[in-house]
Amino acid sequence: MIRFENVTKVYEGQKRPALADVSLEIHKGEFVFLVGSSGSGKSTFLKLALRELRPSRGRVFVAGKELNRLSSWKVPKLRRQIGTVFQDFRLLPNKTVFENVAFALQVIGRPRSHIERVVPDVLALVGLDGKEDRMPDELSGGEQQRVAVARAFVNRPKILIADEPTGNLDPSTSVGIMKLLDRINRTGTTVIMATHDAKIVDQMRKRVIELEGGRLVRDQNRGVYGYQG
Ligand SMILES: Nc1ncnc2c1ncn2[C@@H]1O[C@H](COP(=O)(O)OP(=O)(O)OP(=O)(O)O)[C@@H](O)[C@H]1O
Repeated sequence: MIRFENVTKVYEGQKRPALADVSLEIHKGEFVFLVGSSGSGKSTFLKLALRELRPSRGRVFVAGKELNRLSSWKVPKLRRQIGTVFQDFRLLPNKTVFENVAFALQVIGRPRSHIERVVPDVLALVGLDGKEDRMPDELSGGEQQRVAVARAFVNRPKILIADEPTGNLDPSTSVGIMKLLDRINRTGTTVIMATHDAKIVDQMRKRVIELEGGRLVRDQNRGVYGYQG
């Protein structure tokens, strides 16, 4: 589903690579935690997978396509296959819960009949039924993140990328979001989540990929946050 072949990324004006010679493969349906200290290259990795950045060297493949060879007009089609969730939710503040999720479908030209059918389903899936008409500032942080997950998943993407999705949430709210991501993963969606949340990584025992100074230093099945032997 995602393959990095000897990928190096050096930002303009920087000497040290943010990502250095990283090779790895993530298969369909996997759940992967991306860990590493601040500045280790996690966001850079995710941005390369979204083609928000291009590698300085090496090749990135997503859903069978080499991203560097993908023409710009095909990038929106690629991004449609990848849902994204961020630490800061990124909801549209002037739209209701329903409209925030519906908007993701409007921009890709889905008809109103389809939108009116699937948005309530996905809001029920994330546990927000009854809150369709609330504005984002009338929701708790955990509820706002549920809206963001609903928006990312409403189009049933092949891949869900989550960059520190629990970074602004308290531990019990975080567990709820993780249950949701786990449920989405069980539908066959590949989930890649960058996190600093050791407790969550240790509880879930999924594949753990660790970066350090841009290098891949660990790739462990059923892993934990901090490596022990
Ligand atoms: N646009 C940029 N221009 C120059 N350097 C950058 C840019 N973005 C990131 N970097 C550098 O690249 C390295 C990797 O950053 P990245 O954001 O990928 O790390 P991260 O692991 O996601 O960190 P965090 O956990 O703090 O989000 C860091 O040294 C950072 O300073």
